[in-house]
Amino acid sequence: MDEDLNQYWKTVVNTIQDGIMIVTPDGKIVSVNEGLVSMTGYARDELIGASCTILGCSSCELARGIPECHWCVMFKKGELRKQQCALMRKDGSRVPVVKNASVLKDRDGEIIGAVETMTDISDLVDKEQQLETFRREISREDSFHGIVGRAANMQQVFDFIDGVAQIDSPVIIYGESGTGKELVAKAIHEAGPRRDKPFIKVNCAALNESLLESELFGHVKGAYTGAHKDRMGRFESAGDGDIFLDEIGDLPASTQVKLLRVLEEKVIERVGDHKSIPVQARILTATNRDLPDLIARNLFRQDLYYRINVIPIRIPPLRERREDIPLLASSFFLRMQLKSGKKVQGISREAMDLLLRHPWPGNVRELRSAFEYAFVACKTDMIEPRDLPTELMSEAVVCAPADVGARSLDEIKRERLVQALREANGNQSEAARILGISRTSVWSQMKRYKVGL
Ligand SMILES: Nc1ncnc2c1ncn2[C@@H]1O[C@H](COP(=O)(O)OP(=O)(O)OP(=O)(O)O)[C@@H](O)[C@H]1O
Repeated sequence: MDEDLNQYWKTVVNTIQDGIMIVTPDGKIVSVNEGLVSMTGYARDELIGASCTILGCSSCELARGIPECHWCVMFKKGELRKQQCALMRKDGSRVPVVKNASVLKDRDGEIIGAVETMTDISDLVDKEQQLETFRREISREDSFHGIVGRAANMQQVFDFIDGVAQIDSPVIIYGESGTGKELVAKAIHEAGPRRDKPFIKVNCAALNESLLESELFGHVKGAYTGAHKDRMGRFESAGDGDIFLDEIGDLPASTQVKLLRVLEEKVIERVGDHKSIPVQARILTATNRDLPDLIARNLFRQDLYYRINVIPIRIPPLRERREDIPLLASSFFLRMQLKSGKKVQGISREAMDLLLRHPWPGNVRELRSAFEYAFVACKTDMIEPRDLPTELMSEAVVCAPADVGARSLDEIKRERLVQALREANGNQSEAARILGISRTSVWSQMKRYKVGL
């Protein structure tokens, strides 16, 4: 029976993936399991009889470097718990491990050796390194008042902001939706002498004409039905700070006239009142519309255009600064990791490839949303292509550079399909839901990729 048990234990010890070894009190290896052999690349015979220093353990070497230290900390203390260190493989490469060890004593309490276990933590370290890289990337000088960007055309925007922040002239920020116009407006405020004064934002597209006027200029009691008391407008609230008029291209015609007067005379009147109130705020505006085109179509006043278009800043769309995609991705990844509390550790290479290929019509906002989506969809510890919004997958084919063959994309799509079907236990409607496509598309993809048919 004892012999049987002994045999079972051998099997158990050799089945365990961790490395296990037994050493004598002077550090000679007397027994090792299969796990240690495959972890270190040494043959069993090379290890048995050798000194444990053959494993080149980083923490042991460190301890031995201290003059009055015992040759082995573990033998001195009697045990070792969760010691993180690196072993040297036979081929000279390093493998990060967590070590645990205990001395073995005979019946008389005499130390006769020690048993040591080593868990390979390479995967964990790889992921931690990716996170660390993300952190380092973001903390570098690649962000300006929260605007992430390393591309030359963004660095020019940052330089320009620094300059215009110091002067009082009206600034207009042009850029497609989601390029960060509001962030730029805030940066202008924060980089200039008005930083401790108010920053007031008004979205000119969000309100109808009369509400907008009352919002901008305020009103007096009884100015219109529902005006129960005097109300200060946003120009007054901005005081000597900055007022940011977003979507200025959508300003209704009558409000355009009133705003023009404010800019010319530097005074406002509350709705229903004739008292002039001086305006001290600097005016920042932004639009994603083509103002000259609106002027040509009589939808925007040319005189107002000249007043607000004093210092124009153009923010490039994301497709014109593709080199910033990894940086922005890292930034949103870290933000989402913090916000969601999920233990997602990184972005797979395939997922990053898709991010790099997508044309991003919704610009940085779309990229941010892609990460919000991915953190909900991700069920493992890495963001994979299947976790990204479906548009990234479909447009990837259209935007794939010539040197990226359709095959690799097909492979990714196939993998995504298989994964979704697996998660859905083969249910095609559920797989369609996971992928965000129709059930017929799932069926035709199954046919195309010869999956489960
Ligand atoms: N360069 C950037 N770095 C970090 N975050 C950014 C950057 N650009 C945009 N964002 C983020 O993307 C989102 C959209 O940005 P923002 O609202 O400033 O865009 P916008 O150009 O004003 O859009 P819209 O024209 O639709 O109002 C915000 O969450 C913003 O924080």
